[in-house]
Amino acid sequence: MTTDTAREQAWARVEALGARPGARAIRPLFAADPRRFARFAHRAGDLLVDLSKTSVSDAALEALLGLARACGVEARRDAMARGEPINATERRAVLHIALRAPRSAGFRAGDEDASAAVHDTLARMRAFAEAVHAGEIRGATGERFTDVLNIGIGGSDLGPAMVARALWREGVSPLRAHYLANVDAHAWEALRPRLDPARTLVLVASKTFTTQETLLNARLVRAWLAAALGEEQAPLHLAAMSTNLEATGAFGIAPARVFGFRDWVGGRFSLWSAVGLSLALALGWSAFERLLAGARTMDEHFLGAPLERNVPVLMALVEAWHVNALGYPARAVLPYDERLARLPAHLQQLEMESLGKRVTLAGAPVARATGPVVFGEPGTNAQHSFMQLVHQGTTPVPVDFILIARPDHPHAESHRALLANGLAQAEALLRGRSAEEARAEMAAAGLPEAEIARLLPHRVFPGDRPSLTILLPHLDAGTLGQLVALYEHKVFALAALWDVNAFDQWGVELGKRLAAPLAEELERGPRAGAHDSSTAGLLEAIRRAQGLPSPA
Ligand SMILES: O=P(O)(O)OC[C@H]1O[C@H](O)[C@H](O)[C@@H](O)[C@@H]1O
Repeated sequence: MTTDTAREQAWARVEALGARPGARAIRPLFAADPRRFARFAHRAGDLLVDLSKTSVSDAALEALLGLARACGVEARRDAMARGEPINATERRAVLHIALRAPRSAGFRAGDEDASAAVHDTLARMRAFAEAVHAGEIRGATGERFTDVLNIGIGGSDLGPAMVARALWREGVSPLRAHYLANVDAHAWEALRPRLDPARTLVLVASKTFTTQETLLNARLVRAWLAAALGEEQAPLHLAAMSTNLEATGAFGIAPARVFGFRDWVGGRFSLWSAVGLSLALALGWSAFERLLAGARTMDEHFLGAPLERNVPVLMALVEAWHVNALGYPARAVLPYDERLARLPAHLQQLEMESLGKRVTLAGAPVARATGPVVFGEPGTNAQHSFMQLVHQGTTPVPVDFILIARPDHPHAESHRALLANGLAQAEALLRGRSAEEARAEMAAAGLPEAEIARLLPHRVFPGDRPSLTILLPHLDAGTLGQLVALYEHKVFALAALWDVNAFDQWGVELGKRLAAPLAEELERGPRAGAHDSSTAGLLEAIRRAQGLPSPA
C-alpha cells in the first residue's frame, strides 16, 4: 500500500465518521461518559488543554490518530528537527525550535551549526540590551533611551507587539515599546508626538529588508531623527534585525547594530529570534529568556510526547475534525485576558499564512479544505459583538477559549466575572437552550401564550457547538512562550495532515507586485487599458477626489 493510499484511506475513515448522523452531537458524549473531561483534558507544560467540548468520540479519536500516523506527522516533525529543507518551495530548513533551545541541542541546518549561530546572536542581543539599560549606550545628545520604536510588519511586528502588550506587568526595564507597522502614515503621525527623538531607539525589523511598508516608515523615522539630531547622529539611534545584511548596510546601519537571523526562521515564527529585540529592551533580558524557555518546554513536549498525548497534535486533529469531517470553515480565538488582545492577530498570521494553501507539497490541488478563517477578540468584549453568530448562526464556529486562573491585579470580583463569562460561553455553546427550557422561562416571566409562541423560535439555542479551553495558571513570560509555541506546533501538525507547505507565502506576492505600478499611476495618471474597469474607475475617482487631472 502506498503512503498516498494509506493517507486517503485514513481520511476516508475520518470523513465517514463525520458524515454519520449525530456526528456533530456533543452532549450525548458527556452523558455517556462521566470521565469525559478527565480523558479529553491534557497537560502540556503548565497548560491544561480541554478538548472534551467537541464531538470527537472515542471512535473519531482513534480514526484521527490513525490519520496522524498515515500522514507521517512524527516523521515530518523529526525531519524538521534534523534541519532538512522541509520548506520545499524555498528549499529551506525550518528551525524556529533552535531559537529557544540550549546551544548544546546542536541543531544543524545543512553545514551550519544553527544552535551556535542562535546563541552568538542571543549573546549580542543581551549585551546590547543590557548596555542600553545601564546607560552605556545612549542617544546622540547623551540622554538615556526611554522609548524603543520597532518598525516592522507581519511577522516582524505582530509577535513582538503581541508579547509586549501581554507582558507589560513583567517589564523591569525603563524602556517603553512602540510598534509601527502600517504604511499608512497616520500611524506614524499618531505616534510621533509621544516620542522624543533624543530618547528614542529605533529598531528596523525586516527579515528580507525589502518590505515596502517597513522601508518607507524607516525612512520617515530616520528623517525625523536627522531633523532633530543631525544627519550624522541619526545612526546612533538606529539598529536593525534582518537576514539581509547587505541591505541593512545600504540603509546606513552599522554592522555592530545589526542583529541577524537565518532564512530558516519564518517571519511568523521569528519573535524568538533577533526580531524579539524590542522585547529584550522593553521587558528586560530575563523576561525574554523566560519566554524562550517557555517555548522550549512546549517544543520538548511536541518532540517527545506520543501522539495520543501530544497536545499540539491533538489540537490539530480536532481542527481537522471540525474543518474536514464536519465542514466548519472558521474558528474563533477568545482570550479572556485584555493583555492578550493582539493574540488573535498574531494567530491569524501564524495560521492563515501557513495553512491558507490550495496545493499539496507535490503541487497537486488539495483534495479537501485546508486552513479555516481565524478571527477573535478578547472576552468578554467578543460576547457583545460577534458571539451572537457563534451561538445561533447557521454554521457552527469552533472557539478556542483561553483562560488565566490567577490575575496580576487585586480586583478579585472582576476576575471572577471574567472567568465566569468564559466558562459560561463555552457551557452555553455546548448546552444550548431547548424549546422546553425557553418556554418554561418565558412562562415563569408571565408572558402570554401567544407571545411565547411568537418568540420561541428566536429564543432557542441549538447547542452542541464545539469549543476547546486552554487554561494557564498565570500569564507570564514562561506560560506565554508555551502558549504561542503550542499554536506553532498545531500549525505544523495540520500542515502534515493536509500535506501542504506551512512555511511559504507566495499568496502575498501578487498584490505587492501590482501595487508598484498603481502607486505610479496614482501620482502620474492611469495607463490606458492597464486594468479592469473597476480598478481603473476607482483610480480615477481617487485622483478626482484629490483634485488631480483626469486623463484626456
Ligand atoms: O520581515 P519582512 O521581510 O519585512 O516581512 C514582513 C512580512 O511580510 C510579508 O509580506 C510576509 O507575508 C510575512 O510573512 C512577513 O512576516
